[in-house]
Amino acid sequence: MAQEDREVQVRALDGRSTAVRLAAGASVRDLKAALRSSFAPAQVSPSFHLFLKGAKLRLDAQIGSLDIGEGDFIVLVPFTKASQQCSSTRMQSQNQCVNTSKALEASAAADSAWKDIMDDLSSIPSSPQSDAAYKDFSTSVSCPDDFMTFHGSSNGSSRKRRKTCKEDGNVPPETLSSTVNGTSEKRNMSKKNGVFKSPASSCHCMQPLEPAEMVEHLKQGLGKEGQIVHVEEIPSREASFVELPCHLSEAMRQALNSIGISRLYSHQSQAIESSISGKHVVIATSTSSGKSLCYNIPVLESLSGDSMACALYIVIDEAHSYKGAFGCHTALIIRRLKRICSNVYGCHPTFMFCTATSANPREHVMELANLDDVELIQNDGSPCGSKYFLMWNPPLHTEKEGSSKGSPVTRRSSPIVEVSYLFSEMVRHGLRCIAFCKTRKLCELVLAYTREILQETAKELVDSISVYRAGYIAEDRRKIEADLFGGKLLGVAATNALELGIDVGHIDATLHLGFPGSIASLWQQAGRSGRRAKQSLAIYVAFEGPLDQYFMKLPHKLFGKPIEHCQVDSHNPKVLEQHLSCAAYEHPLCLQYDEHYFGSSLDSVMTILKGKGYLINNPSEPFSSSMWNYIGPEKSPSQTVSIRAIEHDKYKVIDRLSNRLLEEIEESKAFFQVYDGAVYMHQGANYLVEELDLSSRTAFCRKADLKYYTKTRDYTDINVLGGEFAYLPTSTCKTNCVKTTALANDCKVTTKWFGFYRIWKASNKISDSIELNLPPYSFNSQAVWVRIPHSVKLTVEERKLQFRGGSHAASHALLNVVPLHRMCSASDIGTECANPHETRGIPDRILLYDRHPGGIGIAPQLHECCRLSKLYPIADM
Ligand SMILES: Nc1ncnc2c1ncn2[C@@H]1O[C@H](COP(=O)(O)OP(=O)(O)OP(=O)(O)O)[C@@H](O)[C@H]1O
Repeated sequence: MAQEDREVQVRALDGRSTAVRLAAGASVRDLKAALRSSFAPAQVSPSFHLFLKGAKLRLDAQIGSLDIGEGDFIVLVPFTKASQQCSSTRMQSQNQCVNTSKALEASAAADSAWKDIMDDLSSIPSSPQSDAAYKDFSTSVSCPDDFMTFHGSSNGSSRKRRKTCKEDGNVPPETLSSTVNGTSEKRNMSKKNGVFKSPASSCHCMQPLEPAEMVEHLKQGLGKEGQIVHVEEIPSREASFVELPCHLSEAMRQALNSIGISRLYSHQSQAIESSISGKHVVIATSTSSGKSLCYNIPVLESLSGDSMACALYIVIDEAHSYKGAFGCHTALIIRRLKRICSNVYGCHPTFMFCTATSANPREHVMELANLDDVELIQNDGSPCGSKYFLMWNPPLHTEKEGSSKGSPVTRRSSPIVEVSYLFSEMVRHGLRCIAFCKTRKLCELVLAYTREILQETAKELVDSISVYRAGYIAEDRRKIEADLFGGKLLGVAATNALELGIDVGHIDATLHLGFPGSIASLWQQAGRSGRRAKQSLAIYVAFEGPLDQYFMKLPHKLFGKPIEHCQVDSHNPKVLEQHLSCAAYEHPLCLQYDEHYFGSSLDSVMTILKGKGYLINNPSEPFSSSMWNYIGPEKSPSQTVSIRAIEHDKYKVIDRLSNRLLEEIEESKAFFQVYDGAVYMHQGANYLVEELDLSSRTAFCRKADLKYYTKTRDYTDINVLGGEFAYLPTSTCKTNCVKTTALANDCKVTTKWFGFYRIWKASNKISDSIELNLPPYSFNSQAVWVRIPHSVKLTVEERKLQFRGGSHAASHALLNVVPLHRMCSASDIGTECANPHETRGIPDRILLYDRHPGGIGIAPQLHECCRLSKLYPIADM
């Protein structure tokens, strides 16, 4: 090469790369021209930016002046249109930021939010294979073929696999072989980052074990680093039987006998007797305790005794799931039903509810169905096998290179890896298992890692596990359910999509990756194992976050009496408005008769609806006895009420090679998962998103072995609606609000994506940062917040501490404790991560909002929580 020439490596997002040789004095503009004439990705997309180590290259920069080290490469990122939005990079480079110090401060908050994410993600290790292949970043990037391998791509090269263990299934002690740049390397897994298990601690035998044997096995093997911080042995329970009640018809007795039921569990008998006598009942007993018979027998008995009888099933199963906005809608639908039954048909239905345990099952269902009294049945008479409930805290490790200053840092091993090892143990030892994960992505990661582990230890079981989660098309889900039920699958990594209802046959063990959001939900999930009186096992694996660590320190908080309240608000005026239109359509409204169903605000809401042209009455009649008829524009007003706040707009994910639909992602979540260049996971496999077509809402992707994952960079602004009220100074609020400084109101949530990081799996280090041009996404929701007194801000600033970063951290702390008080998952709520470049002022506040479009009522519940807790309550919860 001539001395003044320089060769640069350029890589496209799809992994193709090229080397371009230019004079050192040539500019980036010249490089772009050269690429357009010779490099296929640049020819296909002639509009592109070039990035080096995350920074966009200026067109007039000289090639010779670029800081390109050994193994560094330039990344080519196509763009399709000029964006109105500025990326943060562009904004900074063009000095558009009005207030630099403010921006820096807020950037620090964003950075701290990013650190939170990284802390979560830092527990995500490379797979053993990729870690080996990427022991050294600079080595790895110099090997383009190792960056990724496309499945089915024209070069057809296959994935590089490290040599697997010996045929007898035993891994040679201490070492595993791996292939780096074509050379074989030996490494000691136990020394790597502290996240991998030593081969010695992960067993390789496949002897079937009972749950109790598995506990001992774990204590001596996988869990011998002190992970098992608590074992709760929940004793078996003998069945409490009663004879079939003599008042049951002969036909019913014979029918029961024919399905092998000669006696009833005590709670069944009590529920049936109360229901037949006309009492409303709520049955709060364990999973698989025979609740179906409690409601089927009274209905069938009535039908068999009277040939003219007619039964309407509205039996309310899983009653604890009727909460938030969904609960509010359901409460009003039940009121509409009761009103029609009474006012039109002259009948009064008897209600039966089945529910998971909560602190207030009786009060909850009374509010849900507007009942004055309900009998609570909670003495469980069904038999139950013993259950071992293990609390598993990943071990602490010291990392030498952990902090920026080079001093060692101590952190826990990855809970995702711990769960993956546990999952493989269960499957290998014949325990059918569900590994519950909080998010779809976690499911995919757990599946990928568990398959890697099984690949080493029991290759024949690699395909015996799968993922089950929302987003998959119905056909795929039915197949997984059938395969699990039929025994073809031994385990699934699942979201709470598998928590309720679906019968997947006998399960021996459940794993719980992090607290699922409520104790009721944890027990519901754990109840999926050990049905039919068999012994079972549940293992709760903790993340490093405060809530999980709280339970690891105080396990008795999980095993004591339920602490969570299930709440439903049947008085929300906006929801009432929608349902009063429906009620008037079903049968004219009358204040005199209907206030009992719809509450004291009935008259005012009817008047509002009249003003909007939905209702009409005769003004000359007395208000209380006047009949109000529906005259609104909709043919059937109930069709316009969305009771589940379910999103209908979805993005399709298509595998380009097979043209198969992989998933449909709700619009609000889509841009976190699919965008040009994103790494998307499906059934444990990586796909590269090659194109996101916004007009058809379709992401086209291609399977590839990737050594990195991607993470969006985004801001979420919360604009509280309600004008002046929303921004009242704290002093004014004190006079207006009862016993609390907290406020709650509707809000508009806007997320802007301005880029994404590519992060090496092996090291969790950022490879590069790439701009994104995606439209912002907005939805209306509900928020609750407390203003931070100015005096607090002054004090923080006087002490030269970061105010924005601190308030953001406080919001995250609050986010973590909310699920302890109200039944929701931490992922149901979010906190603002304000855009420092936003032109409107950002109020000093700690704010939480409902992350589901439309809101599911959590924010108003938290506001209520604050009222109960008096002053500054939300921070004290
Ligand atoms: N009295 C009884 N004697 C023997 N077996 C019974 C009795 N009652 C119910 N069973 C059996 O117990 C099993 C569980 O019953 P069922 O599915 O009704 O429970 P469940 O409480 O509704 O479950 P889930 O919590 O999943 O909703 C069934 O196989 C049923 O046949």
